[in-house]
Amino acid sequence: MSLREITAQGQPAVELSATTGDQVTVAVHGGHVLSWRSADGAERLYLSPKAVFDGRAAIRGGVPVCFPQFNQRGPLVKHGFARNLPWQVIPDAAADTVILGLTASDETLAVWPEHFQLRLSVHVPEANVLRIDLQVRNTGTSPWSFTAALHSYLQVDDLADVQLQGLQGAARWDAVRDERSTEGREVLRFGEEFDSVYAAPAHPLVLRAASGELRVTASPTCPETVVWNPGPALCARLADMPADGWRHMLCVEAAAIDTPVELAPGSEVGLWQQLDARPSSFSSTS
Ligand SMILES: O=P(O)(O)OC[C@H]1O[C@H](O)[C@H](O)[C@@H](O)[C@@H]1O
Repeated sequence: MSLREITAQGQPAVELSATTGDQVTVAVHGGHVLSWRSADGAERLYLSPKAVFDGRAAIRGGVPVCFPQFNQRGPLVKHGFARNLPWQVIPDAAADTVILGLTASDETLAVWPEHFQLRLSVHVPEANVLRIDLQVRNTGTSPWSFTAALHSYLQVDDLADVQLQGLQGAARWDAVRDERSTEGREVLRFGEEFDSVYAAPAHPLVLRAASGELRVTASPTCPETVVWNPGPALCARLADMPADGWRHMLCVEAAAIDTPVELAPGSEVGLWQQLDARPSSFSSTS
């Protein structure tokens, strides 16, 4: 494998060329995975061509790390500050892995008075598989709690051809309509604004498209799955998305939202999401 410090859109980033043939780019800003080109040559993550790379704004696309607050469910900036700050590349990563870290600073303590350490490990365990692990540690002397998400923007050729399978029977909060229900559909299709928080099922979700399938798995420490697509109307209002950007992405997010995660001093918890793009290994019954 090789790890190279590069400049991506004028900002510092690290590029991992894994022994598997997969290539991953992670921006230092936000500890933000920008690209995963799987060994089979396909780009698996959507990055908006209008994303802002100014070292301050959250980057539109890739895998934003939302911490210590999801969305606007608290007093902090939307989705927390972690995606708006420079992280540090941590050397001596294991094989086929990039690790970045973020710790409390005067800037974070000014808005959130807790001492924390984040370690984001981006790992290619085998060809066409990406695993993103966020370790959260309480380095302070009193307990605190947080909410978080790995807000992955999955790249799709055409959203009209995409189905998401695996949420049937899951409790759903539809954030667009503010309605609670149980998901009745075996497969979800998209086209209008879609923003829902689901109770995460114990099995993987499968994103099916004409070009192949992507299996999405999350840690049990992520009890919610958020599915988001802005649809055409909201997309038109997002300055950092092209008008047709919504057609080329679907966010499937591993999240801990409804019950904030409590961390005692000195303790830590890991949240992960794994993306598995091995279409040949899937069978219709799996
Ligand atoms: O525009 P952002 O701040 O990146 O948020 C993008 C989206 O993130 C999540 O998916 C939320 O469920 C949505 O409500 C939100 O619109």
